[in-house]
Amino acid sequence: MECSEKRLSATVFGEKKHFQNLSKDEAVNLKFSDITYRVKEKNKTKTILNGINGEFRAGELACIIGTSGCGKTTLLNMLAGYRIQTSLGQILVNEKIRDSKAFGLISRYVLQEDTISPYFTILETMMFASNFKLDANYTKDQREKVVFEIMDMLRLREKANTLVANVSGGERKRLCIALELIDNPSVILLDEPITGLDESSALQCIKALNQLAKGGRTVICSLHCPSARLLQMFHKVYAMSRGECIYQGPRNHIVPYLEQLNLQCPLTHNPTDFIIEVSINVYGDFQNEMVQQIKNGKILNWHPGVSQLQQNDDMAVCSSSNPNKREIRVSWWLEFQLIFIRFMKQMWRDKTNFKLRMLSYIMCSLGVGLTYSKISDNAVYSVFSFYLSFTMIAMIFFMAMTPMLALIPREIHFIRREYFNHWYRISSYFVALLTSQLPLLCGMSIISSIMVYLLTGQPMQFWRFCMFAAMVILISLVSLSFGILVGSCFNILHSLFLGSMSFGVMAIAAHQSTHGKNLSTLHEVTLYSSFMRYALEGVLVPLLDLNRPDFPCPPSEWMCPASKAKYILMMFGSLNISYTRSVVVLSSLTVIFCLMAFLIIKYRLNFKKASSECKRQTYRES
Ligand SMILES: Nc1ncnc2c1ncn2[C@@H]1O[C@H](COP(=O)(O)OP(=O)(O)OP(=O)(O)O)[C@@H](O)[C@H]1O
Repeated sequence: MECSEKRLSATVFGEKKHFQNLSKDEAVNLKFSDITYRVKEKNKTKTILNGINGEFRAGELACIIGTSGCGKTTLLNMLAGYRIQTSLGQILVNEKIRDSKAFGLISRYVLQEDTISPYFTILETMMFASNFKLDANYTKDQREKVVFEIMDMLRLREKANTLVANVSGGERKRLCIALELIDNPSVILLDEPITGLDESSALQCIKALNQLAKGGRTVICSLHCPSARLLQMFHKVYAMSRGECIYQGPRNHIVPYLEQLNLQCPLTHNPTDFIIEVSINVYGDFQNEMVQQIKNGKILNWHPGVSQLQQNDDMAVCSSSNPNKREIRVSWWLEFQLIFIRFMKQMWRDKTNFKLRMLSYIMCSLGVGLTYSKISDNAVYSVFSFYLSFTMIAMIFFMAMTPMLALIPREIHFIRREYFNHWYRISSYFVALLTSQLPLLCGMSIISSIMVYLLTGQPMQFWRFCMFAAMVILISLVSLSFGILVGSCFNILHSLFLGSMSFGVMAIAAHQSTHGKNLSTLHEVTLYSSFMRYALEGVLVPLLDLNRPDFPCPPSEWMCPASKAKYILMMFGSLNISYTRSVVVLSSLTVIFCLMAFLIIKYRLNFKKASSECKRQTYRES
């Protein structure tokens, strides 16, 4: 609350101080020592970070430089606590061992890949984020002021009403940064924030980060090779090569540092270009000498004459061991509402997808209805009622499941950044995702039921139709949740393959008609292990059971057993069907699939890889 008042007075009612002052007790110094990260690759262990050390202090704009593949992203991921466990080595926050959860609340990480929903404008995206990131007592005007201030700083105001789908790569990158600045974090980590930007946009972006650092934040970004002009903005350079630290200190000390190794930086060269050239052995292999000279990062701030390890105390930044935590500010219910509205808008704006889904429901229902349009007119065709039920289930299953197989893997990709940066709880997101699918799903299931029921001339009994439509909705729900479950486990390609495959397997299991009534225990177990079986029974009850009127016999037929619905049920070994059982099983499966999907998504979002060495240690200990 105190924090929010400070922000209000600083930004909304006063001059633009939002990014100038960070309260002293929120200054965060980040130190790491002996960080090693190894991965297993084809029975070999690959070392990505090799016992590196270093420090990033509040009030500094620091850049991690190095060639592609030297380990910059891995180091940033580790410092941010993103997808990698700090298994070997230590990370200290204000001289105390980092508590990942508490650190997550005061730090924000701008990832290399800029995954933002393309269906919203820049302003809408910013306002959406501000709902979670600013205190609930902010008015819309106050939110807008904060949002516009950040947009001004990152030169995004002119593009406020442009859809993210239409903005340039650089603007999207700046938007990613802007989103994470809204809640004024103490630590900002950015992975390649200027890749793909032209020199002037990059300069603008780095200027903004420089301002943030001057306001007391710890700003760390990884860069490939900043130009001399950009380099002027940085207070500290941390150079890496092959997973080790080769330099750490002010930008203007790079040249004397290399001179100690008899490496003369040509006058025309940018020092960072030069140190990178040295790291890739253009002038011979100096890797070990450089690592030794900087003690793999234990020398925290190199300057001429320094060869001993020293404390970095030349920065007048007050640090506290307990930076203020920023808890999630918005209630679960409000989070749910905001995400639900975003999903609905997204669905509406993705018009092609929306129209295709509606059209495919209508066309398929029309196709099914017309194919089986004669089954109620003549007992000769009555046997096709069974196939009608099956076709209907197949149609509903695919219509409800397939969009989820494409949506969920894409969504996991989108929400990874938002969830990691503490925008919202995963439970509110998941419930919003689920419920936002219901209006279209239930609406189209009802329309399909009406079309198929009428076109196939089923008995005009309202209660019978309601049972049929209710079962179709239930089958849609279980298929939707099954789609979410499969989508939460695999990528789009694998999900689509497995989703279709599973239908084949379940359909075979659900459909053992040649065995009639005399099913062995094994057959019965296989039959009822498929949720398709319960769906089939649930549809057969309103279509063929509950004293369905007889099918009309053609005058030419003197014996016409197929006019009796019970006869058809008997033929397919389905005399023992129960609507209630189908409802109970399908509802339970819907809940189970949803719960499993929720737990899997949560696990995937929280999953952190440990160093392979640490895994072996843990294994040995256990
Ligand atoms: N899980 C993994 N399995 C195998 N190799 C990995 C794994 N994670 C990272 N690497 C390798 O570790 C090295 C460092 O990766 P990292 O992404 O940190 O590099 P980087 O310096 O950020 O590169 P760039 O500038 O191109 O983004 C790369 O060679 C990468 O292929």
